[in-house]
Amino acid sequence: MVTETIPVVDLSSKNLIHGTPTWVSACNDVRKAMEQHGCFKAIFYGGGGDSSSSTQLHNDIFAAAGELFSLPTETKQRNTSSKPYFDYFGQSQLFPLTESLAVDHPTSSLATRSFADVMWPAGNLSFCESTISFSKVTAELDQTVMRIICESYGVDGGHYEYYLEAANYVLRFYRYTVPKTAGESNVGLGAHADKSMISILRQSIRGLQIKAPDDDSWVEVDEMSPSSFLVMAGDALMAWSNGRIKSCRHQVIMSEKETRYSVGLSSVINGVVHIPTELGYYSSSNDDDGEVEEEESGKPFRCRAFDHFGLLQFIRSGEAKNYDSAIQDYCGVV
Ligand SMILES: O=C(O)CCC(=O)C(=O)O
Ligand SMILES: [Fe+2]
Repeated sequence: MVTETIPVVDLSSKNLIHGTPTWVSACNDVRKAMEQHGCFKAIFYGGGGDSSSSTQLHNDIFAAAGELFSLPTETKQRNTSSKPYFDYFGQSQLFPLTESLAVDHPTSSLATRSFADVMWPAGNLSFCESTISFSKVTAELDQTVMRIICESYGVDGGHYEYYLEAANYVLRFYRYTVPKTAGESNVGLGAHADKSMISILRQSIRGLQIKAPDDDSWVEVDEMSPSSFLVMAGDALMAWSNGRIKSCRHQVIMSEKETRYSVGLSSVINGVVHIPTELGYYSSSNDDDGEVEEEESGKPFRCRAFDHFGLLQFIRSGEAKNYDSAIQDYCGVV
């Protein structure tokens, strides 16, 4: 384990106004962090928020998580969805310490209420309020990051507009218990990169580790302040950026003797992930139309536009030969 630090970018400034020098330097910092590490820690309060409101959000969301996981397993298993990976995970032989539930559209009061009504037949107003408030701040951060990324690559503004329209957010709650015996594995989640565009995480105690960019070591994400979020690039964003941004490989190792909770908001495009034409070209050998594009962007495309839920379904159904390279199998340009 190395103690290499994860970049920190302050996006909380009241001066973070589009086009100002603060904005331009945030653009540079975010892009550099995403290209080199696939992640960064964002300091962010949300519009109108401050450090006391973020402490409140932090306490409330983990209180909500505690309440959710204290429900009987049969109740939690009622968290089903027609969308792949938007449902209950638990009782896994591979990761027995781990349990997780997903709230689809967690910034919407209607959708969050319908999740809560399944868990608590009489409803649970405080759970809904905490989930919606936390998700709204996190989604605002997600959109700020995507806007910064689009601008910093100089891609057509339509890509950002499309993201605002098409991003389907899902909020996942996780609980990891402590291994019962010294011999039991302490792996909460094995090494993986998310298949989302962006995932934003908050943890109650340490446990999350990030793969160092240039070697095989892991960097521990230390305890986070209530105003900091870990922003990670998913495989879909890697494809979107034509490989400029690396998706963030991460794992969870239960090193503390205490139950760990985490909450993560991920974005999945409801429809096609369009790869900006500014970020590459299809060479004559891989272009269906036989057209040779301008080569000014210098990088042949590695993926074609793809349906994001189609990719998730491809993995869930077992069609993908290998989880890690699924995106290449699904829409890669050979
Ligand atoms: O619990 C965590 O910190 C990580 C969760 C995770 O990897 C995920 O949501 O994909
Ligand atoms: Fe993950």
